[in-house]
Amino acid sequence: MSSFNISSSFKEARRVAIFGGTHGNEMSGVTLVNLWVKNGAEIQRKGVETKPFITNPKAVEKCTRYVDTDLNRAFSPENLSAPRGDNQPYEVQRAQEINRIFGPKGSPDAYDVIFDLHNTTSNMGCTLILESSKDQFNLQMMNYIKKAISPSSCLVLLNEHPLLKYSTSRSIAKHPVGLEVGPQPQGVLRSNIFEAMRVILKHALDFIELFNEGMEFPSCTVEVFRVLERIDYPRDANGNIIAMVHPNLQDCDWEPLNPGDPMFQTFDGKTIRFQGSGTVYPTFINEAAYYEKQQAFVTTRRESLVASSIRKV
Ligand SMILES: CC(=O)N[C@@H](CC(=O)O)C(=O)O
Ligand SMILES: [Zn+2]
Repeated sequence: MSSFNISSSFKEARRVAIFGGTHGNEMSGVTLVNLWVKNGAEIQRKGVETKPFITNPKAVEKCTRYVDTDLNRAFSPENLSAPRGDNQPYEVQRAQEINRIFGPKGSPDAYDVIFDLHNTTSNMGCTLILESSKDQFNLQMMNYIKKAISPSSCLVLLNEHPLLKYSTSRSIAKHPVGLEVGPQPQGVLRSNIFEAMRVILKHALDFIELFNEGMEFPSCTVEVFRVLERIDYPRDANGNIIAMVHPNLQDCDWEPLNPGDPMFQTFDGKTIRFQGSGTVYPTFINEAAYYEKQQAFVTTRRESLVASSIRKV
């Protein structure tokens, strides 16, 4: 048996959801989903039921990331199995509701694919976020989208880190896909970011339609950036930030950062350098929402993953 002949089969992807407003101040996803709720012609594909859905309507109304707690961290087994009740934080109640509609997480009844639309204040461009390196269907979708949008580019962030992985809204689907586009300030719409997100979604839905029609996708390799480590801002004993992202690093998401390279700049102008043991690729650099999470940026490593050929059963 040659490893080159390994092939995976999946059932058709009949049920697809597009989530917007998981964070209520990330305006591209909120606006696109609201648009598609009114008129879904653009997201309809043959043989697919695509449901656009605002996941955190209270946060959207207030134009804030969340009301009580981060919805995109709330889909843990503990939260989802907690007894139903009004004493739970709003987002935990909402996670249970969403899990009833689009899940249950881990069950055969769960939606096939969920796209969750996000914006970042970081200069990340178009980024697709995966939660598993083993999901051949998603890897093939990434390869398809990358080819389809060329010469524009879109990168794949893989978060399989045992400690840094979190319980996302999309994680209730069989094939969870995050879409993160930036830079865009919170509460702001930028036409270039909005259109970039829209184009990625178009190709993603095209892929699902082709797959359902029986097209075979041959084995391929996909370049991904695997989450390695969270780097916090330098802080004093009271936890107050004492340095900013260094100008050489600011906006340089996905560019190599080598040991000894400038990383932070203190308020009195001192440079703090990267102390790692090898080259990493930083991303989510200076993301506004991550100050509360003690994260200035995340480091990643570049990897090539082999996706087996896939075809529907
Ligand atoms: C800026 C932002 O909200 N990013 C998302 C990334 C993701 O969807 O995995 C989050 O932290 O939930
Ligand atoms: Zn977000």
